Amino acid sequence: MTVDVHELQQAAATRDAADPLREYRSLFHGADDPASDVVSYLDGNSLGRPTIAATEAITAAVAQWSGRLIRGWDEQWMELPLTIGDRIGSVVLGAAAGQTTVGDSTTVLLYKLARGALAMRPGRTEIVLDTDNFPTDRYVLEGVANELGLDLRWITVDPASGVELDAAREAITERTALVVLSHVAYRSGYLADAEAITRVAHDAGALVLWDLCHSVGSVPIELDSWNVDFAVGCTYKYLNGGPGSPAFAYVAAEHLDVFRQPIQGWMGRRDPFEMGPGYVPAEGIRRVVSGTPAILGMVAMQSTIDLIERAGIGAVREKSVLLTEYLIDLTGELLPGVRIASPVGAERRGGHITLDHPAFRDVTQRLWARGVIPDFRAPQGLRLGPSPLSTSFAEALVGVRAIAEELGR
Ligand SMILES: Cc1ncc(COP(=O)(O)O)c(C=O)c1O
Ligand SMILES: Nc1c(O)cccc1C(=O)C[C@H](N)C(=O)O
Repeated sequence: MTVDVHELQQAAATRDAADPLREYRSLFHGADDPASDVVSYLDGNSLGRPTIAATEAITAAVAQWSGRLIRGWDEQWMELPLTIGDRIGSVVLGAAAGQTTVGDSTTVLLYKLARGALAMRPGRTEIVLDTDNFPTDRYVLEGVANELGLDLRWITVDPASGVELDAAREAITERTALVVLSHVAYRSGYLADAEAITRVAHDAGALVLWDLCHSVGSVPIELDSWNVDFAVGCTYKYLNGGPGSPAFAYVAAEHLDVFRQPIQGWMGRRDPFEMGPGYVPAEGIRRVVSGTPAILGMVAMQSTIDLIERAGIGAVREKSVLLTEYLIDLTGELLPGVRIASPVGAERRGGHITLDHPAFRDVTQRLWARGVIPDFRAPQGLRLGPSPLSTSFAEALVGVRAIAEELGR
């Protein structure tokens, strides 16, 4: 196949020049760094790049630790999970203050919120989830169902698609206690209609718990106006919190009085430093906390939250759509024989796409060796997750051209 490489590069440069967010790229470590061995990073939905401001923030946090020592807890750290939670809530979740906290991993928060939610629907016997939800969601819910003697009602989905409204409507009944789904599917990138599915669940008297790992910081979210009950999500993807940075949990204000989570640690108790007898949950969202929160892990994400606030999540989503559309177009042009295993229409497409080809397991290894970093997802998916604030169109082109070369196209 003859492709005019120069023309492709010119077209990518034109896109970059027209990108209203182009200046954000220079705020990240590694992007356009000649010393970096990475020439195309397309895995922002597994682990975002660090911001340059994160280095300063981490250094400042260590200085605070060193200077303030144990006094840091009274002065700032006790409140930090809630203050950062409120920032995440207002900038990227559409959540009013007092409903979001940061701490634990997504996996642990899924457990805590699912158990708390299920206790609010006694007598109901089913949890609704889907067959292609992220493994941790499936495993946690399998464990919870075992513990409580509940049934799992699986929505079977095509891995190239996701949970459609009609399928949700069919699965959710008067037996459903809780619906646990991903807003953006980790494999296909399918963007679920969270608002409509939440409405269907509520009409049946059920509660919803949304996993926002692949949508937060990439797709606009309006938890309060969608009437979502519970949500969790990662902060190390599009919020650039760093490897293992703590997750967030959202509990709608209307549930906070009755919500009780199962890991009754001292940090979520009313007046923890009284160290009194018996567990009494703290007021408000603090009751989601269990043990001492990972303060240093919360530091880096704050600069990205600031950047998203400055850029506007609407502009972030616009660029994200253009990037995935560009990747889809390049696939058609440069990768004949490769199937797009993701929604092609922007309306149901989140921030990443998956390509499907039997050679991709080996191809991914060769790509990583040459500094082109997508993700491989079994059995034969190559996942491309550009980060709107740090990925350029030129970088995306370098990645797809390398895939073409490794496939011998
Ligand atoms: C949709 C989804 N849910 C949950 C997780 C798991 O989160 P963690 O390993 O941080 O608990 C991930 C990513 O790892 C994910 O993509
Ligand atoms: N959390 C991860 C990790 O600790 C190691 C490697 C990858 C990850 C991921 O985030 C995987 C990602 N959630 C996925 O959708 O596949």
